Amino acid sequence: MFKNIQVKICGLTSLEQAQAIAARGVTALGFICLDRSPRYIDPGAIAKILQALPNSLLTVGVFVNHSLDEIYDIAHHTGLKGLQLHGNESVEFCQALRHALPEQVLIKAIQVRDAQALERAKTYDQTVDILLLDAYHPQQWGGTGQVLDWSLLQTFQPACPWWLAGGLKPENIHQALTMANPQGVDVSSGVERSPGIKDIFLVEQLLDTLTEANYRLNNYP
Ligand SMILES: O=C(O)c1ccccc1NCC(=O)[C@H](O)[C@H](O)COP(=O)(O)O
Repeated sequence: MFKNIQVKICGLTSLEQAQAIAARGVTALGFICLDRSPRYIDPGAIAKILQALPNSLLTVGVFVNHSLDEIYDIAHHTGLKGLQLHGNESVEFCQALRHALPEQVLIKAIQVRDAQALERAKTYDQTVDILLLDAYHPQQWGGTGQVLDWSLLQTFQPACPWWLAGGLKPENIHQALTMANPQGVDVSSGVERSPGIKDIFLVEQLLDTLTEANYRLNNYP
């Protein structure tokens, strides 16, 4: 019996790697729009990559406390289909963004430090399309390779779909999915040679592990 899973590989910086990973049937690719990140890619480069990718792919821009105007301009310039808010954005901010860009898939990331963070996550579940649970790190917003406490997630059932992130890699993805039951997973540093440079072999290993565990990759939605 197959189980469906959506897979996002995040932190792409080159067309060649984006095309190679898209060809493996992943659901989504993420592009970091925070210029302090080692995985930053500028909007012009994102736009060029997006033109060469299949239409079925969900292309996601990752933002951290950007203003609504900045996100709006980048979304229009690039053609990104999804917007991931990875900072302290409020529910009200998400509502305003939803109103300004109704066509885009809205993802809110929450850094999970304890069970309270899961309650906070649920306050967004009527407003966004996907909740993304990531590991907490005191200095960094994301792409940290830190794992969160999966045992907290066994009963997590928000009103919208949710994806698991945080230190996922070929060696631990199966165990993570036996402890938590997300609709999708989001992976960055666990399939990287260095920040922003993916290791296609590790991406394949990750996807093979999922296939061997009877997961079938799905497009969004
Ligand atoms: O990846 C970054 O550099 C980054 C910087 C600032 C905000 C978010 C960032 N990444 C967001 C992602 O969606 C990552 O895939 C997610 O944090 C998981 O990363 P990892 O633990 O390395 O798999």
